[in-house]
Amino acid sequence: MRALIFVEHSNGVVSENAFEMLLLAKSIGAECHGLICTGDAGAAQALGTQLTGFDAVSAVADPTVGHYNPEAVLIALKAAVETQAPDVVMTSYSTAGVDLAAGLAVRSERPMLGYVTDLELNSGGLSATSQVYGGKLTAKTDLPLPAVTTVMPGARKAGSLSGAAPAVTMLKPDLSGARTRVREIITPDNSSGVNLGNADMIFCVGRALGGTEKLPLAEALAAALKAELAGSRPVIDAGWLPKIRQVGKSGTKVKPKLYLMAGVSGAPEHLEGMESSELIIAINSDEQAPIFRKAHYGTACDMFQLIPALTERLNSGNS
Ligand SMILES: Cc1cc2nc3c(=O)[nH]c(=O)nc-3n(C[C@H](O)[C@H](O)[C@H](O)COP(=O)(O)OP(=O)(O)OC[C@H]3O[C@@H](n4cnc5c(N)ncnc54)[C@H](O)[C@@H]3O)c2cc1C
Repeated sequence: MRALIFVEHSNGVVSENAFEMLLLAKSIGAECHGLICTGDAGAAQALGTQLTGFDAVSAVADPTVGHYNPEAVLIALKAAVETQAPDVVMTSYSTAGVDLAAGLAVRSERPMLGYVTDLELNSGGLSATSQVYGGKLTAKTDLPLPAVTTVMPGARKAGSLSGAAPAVTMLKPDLSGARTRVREIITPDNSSGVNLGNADMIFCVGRALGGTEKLPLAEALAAALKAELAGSRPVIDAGWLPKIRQVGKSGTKVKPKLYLMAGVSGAPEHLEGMESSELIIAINSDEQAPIFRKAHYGTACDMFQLIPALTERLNSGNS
């Protein structure tokens, strides 16, 4: 059994998801190959040294894939699949991973399964556990090999693996077929000084906030806690809070000591941004809400009753 893991990275650091997928692949006894796509050979070597625990690592180092370019990276991934013939290709359930897995599945005529949280060997190939309906249901699927999977962040806790990282083998696929080029990366304006990524305490509100009329309640609790105020995507899409305050897959990934959340259901795309928080406390009126499976503590109650009461208690100094 051989697994090819697409290794995502940012600012020179390999994403934790790569190691989570590694542990998942190792749990089915797979020989694990990693693929890095980056702009130059030096960056590829530096990333390769972080891949402790992988059995082999290859890299495509070319300016065309220096910034994530789905068309070009898909060509690179397909080339790696053709050379290495993995039984299972694993990408993270991330913006890039979903793009690539779907494209690869079509081009290589392999079945693809998304939202995977666990894999086991069975007689015909793999038995995969995956999330359905935003995590409300779980499915078991027989997955014939060879196959492509996208793996949920957090499917395995990324532990430290011992041993030396393998040497990086350079691949040189013909990327000239990629028609698109990344011309410029535009980073969001952060003149407000908000930095959720570094915050120790975050109070996050979800769609249940209902509008800006109730925002002062949330701001008062955030101030009383000395926490940064954040929102789930619907809160940002509705314009109740600025984009810089969005947590999740398409927002900021955070790791505070305390992540207090109110009126957030716990969709996978939100969890992806906050599940590494040290302490997660959820307020949600629906006791079946998926967030209660992830939160360390939770209360099933109306946030509009609890938020003012908590603020008052904190401000009274009797917290
Ligand atoms: C490609 C992609 C990227 C995405 N990126 C992100 C992302 O970065 N961040 C993100 O958050 N989402 C993201 N999403 C959206 C995500 O799938 C969910 O739709 C979103 O997280 C839901 O937000 P929510 O939990 O605030 O709203 P809902 O799912 O509508 O949940 C509202 C919750 O509030 C509870 N509630 C209602 N009234 C009360 C009350 N009075 N008191 C307490 N609780 C109450 C309800 O029980 C419910 O659980 C993305 C989706 C896609 C497809």
